Amino acid sequence: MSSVLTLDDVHVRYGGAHVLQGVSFEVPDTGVTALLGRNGVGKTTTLKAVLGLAPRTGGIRLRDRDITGEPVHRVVAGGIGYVPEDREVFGGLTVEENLRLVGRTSGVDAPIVEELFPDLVGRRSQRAGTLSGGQQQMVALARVLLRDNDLLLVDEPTKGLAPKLVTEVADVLARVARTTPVLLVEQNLALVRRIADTVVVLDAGKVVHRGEARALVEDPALTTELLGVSMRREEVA
Ligand SMILES: Nc1ncnc2c1ncn2[C@@H]1O[C@H](COP(=O)(O)OP(=O)(O)OP(=O)(O)O)[C@@H](O)[C@H]1O
Repeated sequence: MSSVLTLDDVHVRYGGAHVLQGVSFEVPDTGVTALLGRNGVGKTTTLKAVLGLAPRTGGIRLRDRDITGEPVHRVVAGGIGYVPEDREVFGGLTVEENLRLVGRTSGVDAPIVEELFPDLVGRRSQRAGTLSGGQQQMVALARVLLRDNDLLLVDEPTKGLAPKLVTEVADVLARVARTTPVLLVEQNLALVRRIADTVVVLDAGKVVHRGEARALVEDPALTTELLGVSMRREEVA
């Protein structure tokens, strides 16, 4: 299987802190790849290194293009969509205005918004700051999906969401991943099991495990060893 993204011995240093210490892995060009690990191991920093938002060395390739030295605007224009952890919708703007910020003429009327986010269509004039956390997450996802992307980087999209909304976000990501590969930072192992194909686990700035998502998530001893948690028995069924 070919790869959409390749990281080869990537390092990030913030002053004296050596946060990524030679991270290497590949993201297949189909499906969801979940980037896992305990708090503070470098997951968000890995996404930021790919985007050029963190000072990085090593090799980063988007398909055949070396993007290691590229500034963030060129990386994004070159085909990487990013949904950051804190969602970053503009609270004072309406749903429609948030979607039009990507510079396209279409907003909530775009077919992809109507198909994946029907709830947003009826809320086009509502200020984004008054939406629920899950609805704001949908706006953040929709905004990125209005562009053509070769790869999506999505950072903890279900953080703080109620279980029903976690399921809705998971369904949207699974549908998106049918056409665009997704590199997903996620702590919810039940969700990882449901939508991820491949997993990469970081610990202390290094890759400590790569493999099939189900094989990891359904192995309580391994998830406890690598992540410090395991799925509850009823979630595995
Ligand atoms: N701008 C920065 N300057 C200094 N240190 C930083 C900076 N950004 C991140 N770090 C440190 O790098 C380490 C990795 O942070 P990162 O946010 O990548 O972790 P994470 O795996 O995404 O954690 P979490 O699951 O808690 O979100 C942490 O120790 C963090 O304090």
